[in-house]
Amino acid sequence: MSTTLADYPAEVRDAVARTREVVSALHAELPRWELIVWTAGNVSQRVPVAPDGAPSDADLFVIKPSGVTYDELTPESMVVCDLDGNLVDGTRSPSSDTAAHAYVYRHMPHVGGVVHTHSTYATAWAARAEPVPCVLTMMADEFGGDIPIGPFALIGDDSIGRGIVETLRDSRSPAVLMRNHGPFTIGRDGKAAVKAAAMVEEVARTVHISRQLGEPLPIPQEQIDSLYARYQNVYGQSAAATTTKEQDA
Ligand SMILES: O=C(CO)[C@@H](O)[C@@H](O)COP(=O)(O)O
Repeated sequence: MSTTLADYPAEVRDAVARTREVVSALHAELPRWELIVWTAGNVSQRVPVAPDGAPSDADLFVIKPSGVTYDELTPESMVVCDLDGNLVDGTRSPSSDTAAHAYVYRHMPHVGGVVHTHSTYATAWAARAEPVPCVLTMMADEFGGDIPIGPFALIGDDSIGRGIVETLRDSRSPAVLMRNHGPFTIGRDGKAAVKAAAMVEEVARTVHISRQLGEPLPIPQEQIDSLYARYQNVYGQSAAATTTKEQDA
C-alpha cells in the first residue's frame, strides 16, 4: 500500500504546502538567469518530517513535474516524493531526474536542495569532462576549489545520483559537472542550490572566455582556503556585521 500525504501529520502537510510554494517560485530563477532552455532543468527541496526538523530517510521532497514549461508551473503542480522516489502526492509524473535527487537526499543528510540544469558553458565543460580550474576569487568563495567532473551516467536510475554523491562527498564544491550531461548542484535548501547553479554557469563562462586569450593564472591553495572561509562565514549580512551595526546605533 503506497503512502499518501494524508498519512502524514498536519505539521508535515503544512510544511509540504510551504515547500511547494518555494520550489515553484525557485523554478522561475532558472530562465531568469538563463540557465535552461524549454524544460531542461529542475529544482527540488527536502521536507524534513521529524518535529525538530532533523533530516532522516523518512523525509519527503518536492520536485518539478516532468516536461512542464516554467510558465505553467504552480505550487499545486509540484510533485511530492519520498526518498526512494515514490510518488506521495501530485497529479503529474515527477521530474525524470527524481531518482538522482532522491539518491542525493538519502546519502547526503545535510543537503536540503538539489538543482539540475544544462546551462551552456558549464555543460560545455562537462562535454570535455574537464574540471573548471579555480582561477577566480568568486570560485574560491563559492566552490572552495576546482569544479569537479562526475562520471557519465544514464538517466532514470541511481546512476546519476551515485555519481553526484561520490564526486561531491569529499569536495567543498556545491556543483558537479556530470560528464556529457551537465551541472547538478546542492545546497542547504533549494535557494542555495539555485545560487550554486547560477554561479557555476557564471564562472564556467568567465574561465572559458579567459582561456581563449591565454592561460588563466592559478590561485595558491592557501589563498583559496582564506577566500572560502571568509565568504562562507563572514560575507553578507552575517550576525557579526549586524551586531556591530546595533552597537554603533
Ligand atoms: O536531462 C534531462 C533529460 O535528458 C532532464 O534533466 C531534463 O530534460 C529535465 O527533465 P524534467 O522535465 O525535469 O523531467
